[in-house]
Amino acid sequence: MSKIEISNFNSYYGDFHAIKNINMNIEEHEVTAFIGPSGCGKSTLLKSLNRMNDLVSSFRKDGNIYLDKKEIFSEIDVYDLRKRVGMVFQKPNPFPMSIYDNIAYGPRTHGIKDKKTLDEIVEKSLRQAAIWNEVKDNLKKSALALSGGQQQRICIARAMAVEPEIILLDEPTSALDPISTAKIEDLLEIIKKEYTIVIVTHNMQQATRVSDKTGFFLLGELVEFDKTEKLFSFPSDKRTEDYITGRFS
Ligand SMILES: Nc1ncnc2c1ncn2[C@@H]1O[C@H](COP(=O)(O)OP(=O)(O)OP(=O)(O)O)[C@@H](O)[C@H]1O
Repeated sequence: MSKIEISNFNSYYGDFHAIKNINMNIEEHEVTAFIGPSGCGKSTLLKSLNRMNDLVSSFRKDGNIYLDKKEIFSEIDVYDLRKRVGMVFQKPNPFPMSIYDNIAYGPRTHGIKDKKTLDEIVEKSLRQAAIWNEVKDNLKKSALALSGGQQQRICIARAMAVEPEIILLDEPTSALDPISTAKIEDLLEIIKKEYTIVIVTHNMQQATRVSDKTGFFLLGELVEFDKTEKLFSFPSDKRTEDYITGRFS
């Protein structure tokens, strides 16, 4: 079953038509990658999935996005939507507080106060994000004192702590070294069993390594969307072929 259905979706910043008539289904427990040159609208579409663009005053949209068949702009409360659809950004952005408090922040906001329950959530989330062993003896330490790669896994743990159904990742490894990148890529493979993941990446090798399906975007249009293996081995569209072979100008 498709977890998300994007239907005739357009978006605009003022007069600028950033996303053009996108139709796309995102399947549950899969990793879907968005690739394409800078400015082609990948992040705009990603952020539309949890309505982060609502915060931009010039943003407008038409068309629909459905989550489990419910329309996200008209049938789901935005607060509930953001609880169900978590997001991790390009630059690790832990809050200036302890590792523990970073992870407990979301659950506390949702009313969980019991220390034992919070302890369990913190441990489970840090384990899922494959960083528990590195931080378990220092949970009171500031998250800002960790390395970039560790901070990004803290941000992934923080997103998972409120048990979302979908995790959106906007170029999550572009600021990280190869070892941290590999850790996050391994992590995606494990967590997709429980979550549905959408990732924007500039790194085509990364898309081939982590994703089940890939969408190639150009100038706001979805040029091609297919199984990752197929899209990278036998692209149907000449523009996709030019892009993935580096002949794009
Ligand atoms: N808040 C905004 N206000 C006005 N224009 C915007 C805004 N955000 C994005 N845009 C424009 O919309 C277009 C798509 O931007 P978007 O960030 O979605 O592209 P992208 O494919 O994710 O690019 P990149 O790979 O560089 O992150 C760009 O032309 C960009 O300048």
